[in-house]
Amino acid sequence: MINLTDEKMDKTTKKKKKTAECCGYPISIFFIVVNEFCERFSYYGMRAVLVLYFRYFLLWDDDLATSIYHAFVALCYLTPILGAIIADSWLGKFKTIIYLSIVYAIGQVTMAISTIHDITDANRDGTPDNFTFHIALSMLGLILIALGTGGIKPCVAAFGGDQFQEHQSRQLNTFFSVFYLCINAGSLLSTLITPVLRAQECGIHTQQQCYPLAFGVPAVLMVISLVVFIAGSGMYVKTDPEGNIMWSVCKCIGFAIKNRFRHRSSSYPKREHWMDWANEKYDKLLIAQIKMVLKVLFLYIPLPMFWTLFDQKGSRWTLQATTMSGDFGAFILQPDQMQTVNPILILTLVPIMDRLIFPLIQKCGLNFSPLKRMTVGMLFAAMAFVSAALVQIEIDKTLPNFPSSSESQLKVVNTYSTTLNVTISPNEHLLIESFGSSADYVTFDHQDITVSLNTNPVITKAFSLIKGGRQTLIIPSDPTVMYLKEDVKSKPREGKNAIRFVNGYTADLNITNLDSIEPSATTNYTLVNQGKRDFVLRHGEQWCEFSRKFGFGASYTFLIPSTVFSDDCESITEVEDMKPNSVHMALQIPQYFLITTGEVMFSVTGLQFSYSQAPKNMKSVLQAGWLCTNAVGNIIVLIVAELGKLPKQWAEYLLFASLLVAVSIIFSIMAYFYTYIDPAEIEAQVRKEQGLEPEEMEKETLEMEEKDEDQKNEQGVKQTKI
Ligand SMILES: C[C@H](N)C(=O)N[C@@H](CCCCN)C(=O)O
Repeated sequence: MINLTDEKMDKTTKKKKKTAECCGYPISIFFIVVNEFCERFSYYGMRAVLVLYFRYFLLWDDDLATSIYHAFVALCYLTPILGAIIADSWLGKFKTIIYLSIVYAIGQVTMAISTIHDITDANRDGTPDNFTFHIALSMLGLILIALGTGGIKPCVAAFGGDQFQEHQSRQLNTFFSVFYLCINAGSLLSTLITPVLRAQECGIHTQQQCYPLAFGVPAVLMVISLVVFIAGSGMYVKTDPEGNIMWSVCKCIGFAIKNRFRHRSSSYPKREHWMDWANEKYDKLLIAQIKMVLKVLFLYIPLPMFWTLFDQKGSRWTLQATTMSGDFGAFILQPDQMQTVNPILILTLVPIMDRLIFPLIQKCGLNFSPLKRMTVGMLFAAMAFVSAALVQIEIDKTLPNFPSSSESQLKVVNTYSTTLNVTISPNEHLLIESFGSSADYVTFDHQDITVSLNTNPVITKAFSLIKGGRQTLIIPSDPTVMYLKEDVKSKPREGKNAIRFVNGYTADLNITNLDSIEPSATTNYTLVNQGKRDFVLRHGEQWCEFSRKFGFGASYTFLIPSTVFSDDCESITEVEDMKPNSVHMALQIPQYFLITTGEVMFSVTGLQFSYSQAPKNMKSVLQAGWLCTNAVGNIIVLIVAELGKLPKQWAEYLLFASLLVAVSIIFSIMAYFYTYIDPAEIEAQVRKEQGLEPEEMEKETLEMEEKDEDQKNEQGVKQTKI
């Protein structure tokens, strides 16, 4: 009984509780922003290496890896609804954050364990023997992570907002910007660090890419995030959950619809709002609160389109970067590192916007309301995609002319001792020097060809080409055994270079990191990174070394002559199968700048707007609704990627840009009719109309809670009696 009274005292005095302040800000928010920094480091760090883990550890193909990745992101933005329900109707935000963070940390640890190949690598060949085990464990880890990260997401932002008193509205706005900066600082550091950790080698039996470290560090950060949050425990303003609010909302909406349907005849007088049909049974305050939430949720309908474009930074834009050159002189940027431009720009743009641009616009007497900012944000994102389309057109000009699905392409490489006249039926004549190749690929719209060489006697051989493929006809020192070798028909992944060797030497050769090659044979392609690479060729005691400097995304065939050891590798010839990328990655900076400006206007503002327009007891619900727009956006990416295969990538970018412009026009019309509200004022007004002063209202709630408590106690007694 004493405890109950204490609790009640706490509840009634809570509103007046003054939190410790520093420079006008509650000190407790320090713990919240540090917690957010660590959590976002954990999330983005894990996400940065996830696709590569799917692709190169679980050995999934590109399509499956991309689909599971986007499905995971979508799940992360669907679970906020669950988190909001738990917080608002059961545990309260504080406890929800703690419990779900524990789930999250367990998920990260599970994920890190699933990446230890040694667990199932019984034959010690460096690859796991039991993929099912690793897949099952990593999927379990990802589900727990999605539950954790999504579940706490609406609560942390809203819990931060709860720390502010009414007179701190200016500080509250700054808090949301600082909050966003912390998200991006975490994201920036982790996307720079975890790929480096992954590139390390580690293992018990064999040394492999160090995924356990790349996933382990985010797991540690998640534990730190939890510890920091708990450390601030004594300082927080903790608002209690207001009962099963979601259930009450659903029942109230259901009743309003049913009641409206029952009274559909024109003889019943119309009501101002369809929710007013719940008046007969439900509290006016609840109805007023639902109206506020529905108004905002309605406004959210067009928003997923923004995220559809925004989240393609991680997929389409990164793929675009793999066809570009990342040589910045002082440093080399990998295609997936280009994404770090976004958080870097956020860290620069948020202060500039907050301190300079928005105040300047205000000084000019322009009303740049939150919804106007969001519309402009959408237009910026659309412009970013126009910029991406222009870059794509430039890239397309430099890309090889790959065969269509009905065509075949052929190149000829001559390692015979003299120049050859090669005739490919019916009318293709090529003159190819010894240790040279045809200038480019010849395209055929049929697959069956006959090749004749002007040797003495003439050698003729029939071949069947691969439909939609690129091949090289290798003419070795004995031309009678000429053969076809399949070539790469797309840019090598991750901006790497595909290289292979044709052995024109008279005996087996060993080349660094490659299996031994027989005379006249051609190796399969090996991928090498950009930069200077050294190769050592060896046959018995003889050896020589040769070096080549590689750019990005090229493909070469190296022809090794019989004189290779006598001239110290000098005579090795290089045939360029595919030119290196020539469009510079710096050209992507404008599109990153535009999308990030759009993000500042749209996302930071949307976060503040969702908090400010929500009634006190439904703040997490609206945050969850806001995050849900993101989930839908990712689902749209999945659908478009699967269904809408446009032949040209630049056309797809323009399609997305046009769709977003259309959606932003619709949104601006909806925003025009939206009137900003002060939820607290509306609630006070409704209470007044009901003849209740705020204090009385609180008392009434307490009395109801006390009754509930007594009933529960009585039931407990009855149950123990039974
Ligand atoms: C890192 C990125 N710039 C960012 O700020 N992300 C925010 C908003 C996410 C919404 C889109 N996926 C975050 O909370 O992670």
